[in-house]
Amino acid sequence: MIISKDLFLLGDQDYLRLPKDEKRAMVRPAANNPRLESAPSAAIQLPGAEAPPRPLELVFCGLSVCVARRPVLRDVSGVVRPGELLAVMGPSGCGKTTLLNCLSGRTKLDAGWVRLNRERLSKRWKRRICYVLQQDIFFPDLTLRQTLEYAARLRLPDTLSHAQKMQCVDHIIDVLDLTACQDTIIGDYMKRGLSGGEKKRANIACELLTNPSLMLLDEPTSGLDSHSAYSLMRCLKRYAEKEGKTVVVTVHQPSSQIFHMFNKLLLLCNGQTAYFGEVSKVVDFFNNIGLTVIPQYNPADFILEQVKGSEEMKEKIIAASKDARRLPDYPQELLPEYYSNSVNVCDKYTMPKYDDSHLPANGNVGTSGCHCQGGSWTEARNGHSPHSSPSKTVKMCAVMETGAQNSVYSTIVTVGNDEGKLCLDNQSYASSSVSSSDDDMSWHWPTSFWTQFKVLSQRNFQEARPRMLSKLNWVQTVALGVMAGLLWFQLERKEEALHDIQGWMFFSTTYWMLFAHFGALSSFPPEREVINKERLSGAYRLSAYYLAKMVGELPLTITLPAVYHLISYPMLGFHSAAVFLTLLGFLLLNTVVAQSVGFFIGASCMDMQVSITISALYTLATQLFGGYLATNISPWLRWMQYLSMVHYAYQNMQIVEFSDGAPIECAVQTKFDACTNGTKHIPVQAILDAQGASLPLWANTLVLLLFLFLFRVLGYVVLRYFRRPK
Ligand SMILES: Nc1ncnc2c1ncn2[C@@H]1O[C@H](COP(=O)(O)OP(=O)(O)OP(=O)(O)O)[C@@H](O)[C@H]1O
Repeated sequence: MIISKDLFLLGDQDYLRLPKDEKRAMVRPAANNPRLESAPSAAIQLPGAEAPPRPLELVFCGLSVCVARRPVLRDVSGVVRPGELLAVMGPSGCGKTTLLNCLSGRTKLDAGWVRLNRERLSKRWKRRICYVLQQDIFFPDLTLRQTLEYAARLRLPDTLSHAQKMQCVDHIIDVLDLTACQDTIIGDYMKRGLSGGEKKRANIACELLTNPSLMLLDEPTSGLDSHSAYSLMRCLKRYAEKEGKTVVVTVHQPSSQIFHMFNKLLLLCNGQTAYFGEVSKVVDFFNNIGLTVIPQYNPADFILEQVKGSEEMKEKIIAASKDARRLPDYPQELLPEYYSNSVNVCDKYTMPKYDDSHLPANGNVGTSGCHCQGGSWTEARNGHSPHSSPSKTVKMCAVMETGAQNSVYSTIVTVGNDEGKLCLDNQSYASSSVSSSDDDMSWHWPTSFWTQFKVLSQRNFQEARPRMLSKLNWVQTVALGVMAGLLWFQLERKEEALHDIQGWMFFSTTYWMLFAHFGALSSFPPEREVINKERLSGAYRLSAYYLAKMVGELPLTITLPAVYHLISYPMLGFHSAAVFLTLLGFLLLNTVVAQSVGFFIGASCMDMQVSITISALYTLATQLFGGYLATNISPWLRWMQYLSMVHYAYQNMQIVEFSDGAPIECAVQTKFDACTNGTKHIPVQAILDAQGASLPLWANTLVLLLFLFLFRVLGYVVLRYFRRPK
């Protein structure tokens, strides 16, 4: 792994995810790698970081997308090579974001295809693409530095030490000029934090940490002043050029300076291509159709004005762009025959000056303007044993299409009698695999499950603490604890006070149920955005996040109910430490169950209004059937009590309080039959039976635990299978 002094060169993201043994096998001589040879002298070699980044060529052809039966993109094509910056421009609503969504694999195509280094876009690739969204999605309470540190700990491989990861964070902060605001919280519309431009750079910084080979940036300069926009684009330009990165940027109205930084331009108009080609040729293109750019005028402004013009003008430009596809300089990769199943290598790579000195005598791979180095060996393919499958002669060549910095690394395989055919081009000079059929199987997470769990637990705790233990929540808890204590102060153990003792128990369970349930419900939708973004970039496993969420938030979930109990219960009447602790246990269990239900509903419903309605219905029904508010429930409705989680916690609290605490004296005019036959104290079972269905303590506890387990599992299943990020 290299970190250059000018730019941020961490190891190849692809490399980071390879298994250790494959990494060791990947020692390539520098002579075979012109990029390494030309690496800036300022580059610093970090331990544990052997692999350089891998260039990616992006080709998309004939992309068409319909949304709600309306065509949003129609037959859009383009090529971006490593080291190039492609600008996607066009009026608002012309389909720029939709195009980036297609390129990142987030939007389903109705027609067309996207290839990275000749391979179709697969799940494996999708996770390797860096997509900087238009919206800045972060946890608002974390500082910029914390955000980057967690990103580094999650997305940089375990082979790097903590210190090395932090060194990368320092470097990124320095490069993107974020030092002054590194300890500022990200903030949101409620809390002031980073400025819009700083958030934009923070967004890019998070993605750059992994040193991706392909970057898609949706309006990275929007909201920035002209100087900041220029420095950001200059940074990206240098990044692309020096590191052979492939960068696609959507921009609205770039300044002339920024416009000329781009190598290529894809101009969209009504979802169709109005121009695709070199930026330097766009003025000629418009001149040729009779639209002459006024001298001293920003060409970006000029061409945008044209595609915002009359329908007739738009049609004219789109037609000219279609005609341009027949010109000889139109990229070959976009021609329909280019990617036919079998391409004759000699046709594609016929090279008068081809130097085949590295090839074996029978080498027949030539490249126009290419260098080819290769070898030939005998290999049993696809893991078949040489005994079970006849071995074949395989020849592999690394072909580098030259052209300034634009080197594309191809692996060409010729097999047996098919010599001269391009059978496979996995473009991976790092990969030792001949076959790419196991694309998705070769995916490896950057960090182990344990690292993900540990880091996510810490992040969850840190992120949720200000929210869950806010000053307002503390004030509310202490105030309620004191109020409940005063209201039910030192109640006598008599039948007359029974209803009040039960009132404290019922109030406590329902209050903390509502608190935890709605807390989980309201906090999840914004969190889901961050999680989806991170899941899409392949940062961690959902299971690690889910487990970490439960563990990380647990101390916070139970703190406030415990404080409330500590204040109010002794005021009610303290019997013994055992009763105090057992009651606390059931109060906390009930709170955690309620949180699970809230999380499940929050994860299932995309619409906040729907989730609030469902939650209100459920929590109110739970209270009504809890056993305190309604005691004469009709037999045909009594089964509803078994669905009320409060009912179980409330019942258990009564069992503990009335069995282990001092017994309740019968009143003179008692309503309990058990008291009429001379008994002085009301039996616990009689108290419970008066409230409808009752189960023993262990059964109530078991049901609560089942509730907990069931809703936690359901929440996971929903996120895993029904609410997957797209
Ligand atoms: N999910 C959707 N449902 C309905 N219409 C959609 C959806 N997504 C995109 N569109 C429509 O598709 C068109 C292209 O949208 P897109 O966001 O790609 O445009 P854009 O060029 O990025 O716009 P802007 O520059 O304003 O961000 C718009 O007319 C938009 O209304």
